[in-house]
Amino acid sequence: MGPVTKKLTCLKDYEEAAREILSRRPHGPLIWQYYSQGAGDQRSLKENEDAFKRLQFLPRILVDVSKRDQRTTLQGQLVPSPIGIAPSSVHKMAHPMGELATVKGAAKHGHCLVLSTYANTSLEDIASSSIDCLKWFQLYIMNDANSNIARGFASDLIKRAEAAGYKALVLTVDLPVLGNRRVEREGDIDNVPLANDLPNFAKVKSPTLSASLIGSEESASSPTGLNPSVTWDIISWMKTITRLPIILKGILHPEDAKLAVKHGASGIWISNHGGRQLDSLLAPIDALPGIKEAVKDDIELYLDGGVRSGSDVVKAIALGARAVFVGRPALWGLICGGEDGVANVLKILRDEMDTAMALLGYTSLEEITKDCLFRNPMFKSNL
Ligand SMILES: Cc1cc2nc3c(=O)[nH]c(=O)nc-3n(C[C@H](O)[C@H](O)[C@H](O)COP(=O)(O)O)c2cc1C
Ligand SMILES: CCCCCCC(=O)C(=O)O
Repeated sequence: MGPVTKKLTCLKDYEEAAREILSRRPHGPLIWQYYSQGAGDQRSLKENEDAFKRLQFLPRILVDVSKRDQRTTLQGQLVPSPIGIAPSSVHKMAHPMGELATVKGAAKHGHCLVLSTYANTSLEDIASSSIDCLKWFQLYIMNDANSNIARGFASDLIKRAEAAGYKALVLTVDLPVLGNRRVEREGDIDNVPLANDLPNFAKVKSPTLSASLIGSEESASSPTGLNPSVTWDIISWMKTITRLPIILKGILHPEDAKLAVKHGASGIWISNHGGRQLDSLLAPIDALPGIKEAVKDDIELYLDGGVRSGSDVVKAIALGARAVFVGRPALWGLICGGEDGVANVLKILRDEMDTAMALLGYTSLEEITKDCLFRNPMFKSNL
């Protein structure tokens, strides 16, 4: 890993530096492609950021903003900031310390971290590291060898996460099959060392990152890829196993948001999986107003996808999100500087958010409403 000489002051700096660092490492360009890619023609990937750029602020002045506070609660747990780290796979391809460095970076200021099923570090190793921050565990529902839901595997993972002290389960619901992505479709990613070192699969043989496409001949007890037959019933089944709040990640449609409430989910995570699933999906920030309108204050709403500045965080809060999560920016921090890089990416976002709040006339998250967003009469808007 080469040293970063330029001072990195915004997330774009981190993105460029991360790309540069990886370009000089063995397998680096392929790793970069895996992390940065979107599905298909990458339209949603671009749209996620563009949709934030289209929103403009309309500020209030002469408000006493000498004291500002970003604290909030997530599922009843106090966090110092509404910015968390979204689950992403295989962090040891970014940095030798992998997810351990990511969680340390998050914990420096107490940000929420969501650990992926497809992490390179076991959920127990992250939990027992005595690193103090709010931790949630992300779950995929897998196939068994007979193409049924691998319930034994899911239930084992859920019990392990609960026993280890995770405070919520994030069930990813936007990946019944893998999106149209080049590096997995061509199987290239499986050649990168550590890509398939997936200790959360513990006793069972883990599927590869491209397993859902290639198929597998594992024994009946082993998960062999994602199960595409999962429906809303899965929530009541999970509730027979765990008392942890269940958050559904990957909702975009207001009717699905209503169904999430009806089926007893505790949180809705608005996401198009960072543009990695179906290309041309709308941006999460554009889905947020319709979902807020549909569910009002009945459930906590989270959002990810294209959050690249503290102003983006304020825009999401203004439209009704309780918190936002970043995926790729945490990976850029990890590549550039391990735990310090992750911590600094989060600090940049916090500082930018703090400035945006001051310049808009806000002192706390409760005060932020869509009044700070400009509705341009030239364009139709669903704000
Ligand atoms: C390299 C990579 C791996 C990911 N792995 C997972 C995963 O294991 N589980 C999951 O629910 N989402 C996964 N995601 C999606 C993220 O949780 C998140 O939805 C997305 O990255 C947000 O967009 P952003 O990268 O623009 O912040 C992954 C995203 C990336 C970029
Ligand atoms: C077989 C599915 C692997 C998905 C692992 C990580 C992920 O969600 C991603 O977007 O990549």
